[in-house]
Amino acid sequence: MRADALSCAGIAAGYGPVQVLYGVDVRVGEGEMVGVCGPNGVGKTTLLRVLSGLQRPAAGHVRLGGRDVTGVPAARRVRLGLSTVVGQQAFGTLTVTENLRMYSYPLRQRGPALRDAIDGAFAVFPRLYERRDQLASTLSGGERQMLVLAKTLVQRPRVLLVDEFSLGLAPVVVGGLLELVRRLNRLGTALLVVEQSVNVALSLVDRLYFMEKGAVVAEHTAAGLADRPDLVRALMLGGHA
Ligand SMILES: Nc1ncnc2c1ncn2[C@@H]1O[C@H](COP(=O)(O)OP(=O)(O)OP(=O)(O)O)[C@@H](O)[C@H]1O
Repeated sequence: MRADALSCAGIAAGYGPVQVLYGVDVRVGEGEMVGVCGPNGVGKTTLLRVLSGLQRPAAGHVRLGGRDVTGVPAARRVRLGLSTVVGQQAFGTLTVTENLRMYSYPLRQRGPALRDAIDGAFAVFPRLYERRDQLASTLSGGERQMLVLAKTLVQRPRVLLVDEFSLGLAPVVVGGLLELVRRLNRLGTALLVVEQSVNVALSLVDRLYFMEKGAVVAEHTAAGLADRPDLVRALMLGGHA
């Protein structure tokens, strides 16, 4: 079995008095691609927030490359090799190039190293290069998603966390983004993606966790689900299949 790139154990978390996660255990091996699926509101995004360091769990531990990072803030986790892509969040009042520079900030890249990293991102996304001096707030949804993913080309993470590829984007754009993630994976980046769409997740990942009411209730390899639409349907409907 591959060594863990990222893992968590016994995670409990919530918002004020409302508990959302109940003892969640998840692991992502080095270079592995893993998905977390489940119906609306089961706590997928909350799990991502805990893993990325945006939210401190009430109980449990998060480990990054074997090191306990439970109390480590999000920005320092970036320096330890963890990048997070959530929605289409970019700095709207900054240009495309300025956004890419901001993404490099936690890594303290400067001078030629920073220019090379940004040029590398533009080489993958020529469309962003054409719009390099445009404010991020004026990009289309798909372009903004490219910009957010270009962050990963600047940060070159050991583990990438993604919240929903498929949300509000045209299938052709989603296809392009999946291709980029496969490319990053070939370069060694492990992936944990939270997805509403099982089909999108299955087109990418090696292994899938299914959540229900704040807990992981099933784990399957993508190969094991390939010819089982009945099983996938039951898992997404919360059927404890
Ligand atoms: N900031 C918050 N304050 C209070 N409750 C919240 C907050 N954010 C999320 N919740 C609640 O926590 C629960 C889990 O939300 P979460 O966003 O983690 O689910 P999800 O599985 O990602 O859902 P979806 O697939 O709809 O995005 C939901 O009931 C949600 O209403």
